[in-house]
Amino acid sequence: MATLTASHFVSRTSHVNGTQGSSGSETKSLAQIGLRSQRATHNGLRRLSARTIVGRSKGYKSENGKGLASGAIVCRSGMNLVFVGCEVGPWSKTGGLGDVLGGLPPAMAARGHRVMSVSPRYDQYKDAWDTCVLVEIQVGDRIETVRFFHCYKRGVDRVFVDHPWFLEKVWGKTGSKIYGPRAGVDYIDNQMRFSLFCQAVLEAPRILNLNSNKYFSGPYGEDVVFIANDWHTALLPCYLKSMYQSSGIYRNAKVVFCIHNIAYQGRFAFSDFASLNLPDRFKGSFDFMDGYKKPVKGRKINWMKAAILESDRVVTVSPYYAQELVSGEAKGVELDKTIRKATITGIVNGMDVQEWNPSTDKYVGIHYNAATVMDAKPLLKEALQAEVGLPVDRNIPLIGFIGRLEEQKGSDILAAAIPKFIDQDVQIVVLGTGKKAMEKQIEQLEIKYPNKAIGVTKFNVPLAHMITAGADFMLIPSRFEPCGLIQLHAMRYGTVPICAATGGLVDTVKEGFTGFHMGPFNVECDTIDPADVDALAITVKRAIVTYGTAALREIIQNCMALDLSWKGPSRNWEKLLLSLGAASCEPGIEGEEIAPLAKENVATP
Ligand SMILES: Nc1ncnc2c1ncn2[C@@H]1O[C@H](COP(=O)(O)OP(=O)(O)O[C@H]2O[C@H](CO)[C@@H](O)[C@H](O)[C@H]2O)[C@@H](O)[C@H]1O
Ligand SMILES: OC[C@H]1O[C@H](O[C@H]2[C@H](O)[C@@H](O)[C@@H](O[C@H]3[C@H](O)[C@@H](O)[C@@H](O)O[C@@H]3CO)O[C@@H]2CO)[C@H](O)[C@@H](O)[C@@H]1O
Repeated sequence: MATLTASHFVSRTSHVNGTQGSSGSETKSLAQIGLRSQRATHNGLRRLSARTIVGRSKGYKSENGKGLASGAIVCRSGMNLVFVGCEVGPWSKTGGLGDVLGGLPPAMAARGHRVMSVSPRYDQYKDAWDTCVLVEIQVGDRIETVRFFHCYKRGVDRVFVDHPWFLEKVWGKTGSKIYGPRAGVDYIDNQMRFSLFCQAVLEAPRILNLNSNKYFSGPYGEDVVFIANDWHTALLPCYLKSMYQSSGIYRNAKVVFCIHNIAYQGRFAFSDFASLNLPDRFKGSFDFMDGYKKPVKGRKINWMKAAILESDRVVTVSPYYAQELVSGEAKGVELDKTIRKATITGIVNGMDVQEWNPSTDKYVGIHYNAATVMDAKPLLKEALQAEVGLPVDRNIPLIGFIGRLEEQKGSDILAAAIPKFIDQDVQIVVLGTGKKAMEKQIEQLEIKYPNKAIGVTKFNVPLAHMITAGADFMLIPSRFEPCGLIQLHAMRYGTVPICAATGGLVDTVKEGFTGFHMGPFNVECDTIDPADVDALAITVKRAIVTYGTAALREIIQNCMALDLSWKGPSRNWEKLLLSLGAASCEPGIEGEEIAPLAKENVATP
């Protein structure tokens, strides 16, 4: 039987200007990097708007006590990687972005690279300590001071940018308030928040003297590759050029911009460009015209457009989504032409196989593997039914849905399709949070279809695990899905995906082999296409018919045999990063997904 591994899911979509150079860079020791960086930092300060005002010159020692004495620099091959994102699981997460920032960096560290992630500090994380390094940053016409917190987990320096614009807004609850007070509503100062964040990130590798393990010490220096994720980090390549490289700092640094969701681009009034403190020469990269009235009519700035044009490389989270993005206006959400000017590579995501492991899962009562799945599932299903209040019946096929309640995920299509198949012997559990109207629709399910369907509108990680383990099928009726993690989690638990044929769902789920496909859906978000409703109902019926058959048992085995870990994707990421030709870049090592070094400290915030 052919076994797919996550590493198979990579392809490169090349367009104008696309190059695939090899590294060809000379090997430099960390000592060289460290010395050069300190000199550059010193020279650069006067010219920069960001200014270190307090720092520990002797070297900040991480809380695990394993830091080296200041000055000791141990060389190890590999790259200096800085992952940048507004969510980083498990510290902060509203969805898949947090999962990726949580899982990919440790996998790159396991390959021997020196890896940092930088994200905002939304809460008093009990495991992250104050480095006592402060930096002044100009945002608009204000000077703001940020502070860096740090911890070292699974081989990764986790850096958190501390400022009231993050901590005060999201205080005590990271779940849904990262971007706005509620789903669908943004904080009005988001541009200032993310401008501050991007500038702070650019300081971190130069000024934080991190001594987290015996392999690396001192600041990361300037020969780094930044991996910026989604529109919130779009200013990073711009500030890198305007504030640093123009002064000879970070001359060899590169930026990869990763698109997790083209639907969120950061479109704002054109006049806001002035508050970003960027030279006029960047205006063209931001300039954007659309037919929408929000947030203002007509000409706008588009943060994601600028990131695509100003970064060294653009990546997205699956090969098929990369193709969709350049296929036209509808799927490229009006950035298709811009992306065609760059080179975009699709690398499918991996999943956290430690958190999502049916043989150790702390949220489910019975542990199982491929050999015992058929015995465990009925019992886990009963536990799930009892938990959500459905009739307990181990013999009825049960379908799960987990996701943000936005048009993307198609929960509205599901709601419209339920009457077309609910007469079958089937139960449905829906878990999600998001737009109020969609939450209401989901809350109505148990009233409309008593004893058959139930909706839980909470962000509930234990229940997500219980559904993934206890359901027979996982429904993913997405209008578009850049990669999708739900189907990966499901397959690892022997829960068979029933999914729309879009994005990463095409790359990761094979019809009749590891799941059921409903075909592509209409990407128009303000309509429910009756053809999609029918396709959903028909495919659900087709899947239910296989329940209890040898055919389904084989599909379950196929799913559970897949290697969906970050191991394959991290190899693909490494190849891509090396091809940028950044200085001091060397291949990593083939090892376990989480190397022994990385295992020594696992996050439990
Ligand atoms: N109510 C709830 N309770 C508990 N857990 C919940 C939950 N709702 C969602 N989750 C969790 O959030 C994650 C969502 O993963 P998705 O792949 O659906 O990501 P999302 O669409 O947010 O992210 C975007 O980025 C990711 C990463 O690149 C892409 O996979 C994806 O296609 C793209 O849209 C899963 O871990 C899921 O269990
Ligand atoms: O991990 C989950 C997703 O998190 C990010 O998406 C957020 C997005 O970047 C934010 O801008 C905001 O989106 C709102 C949008 O700005 C607003 O105009 C309106 O359309 O409502 C949107 C939803 O509230 O919140 C998003 C999270 O809900 C990340 O960019 C995505 O890739 C992740 O899928």
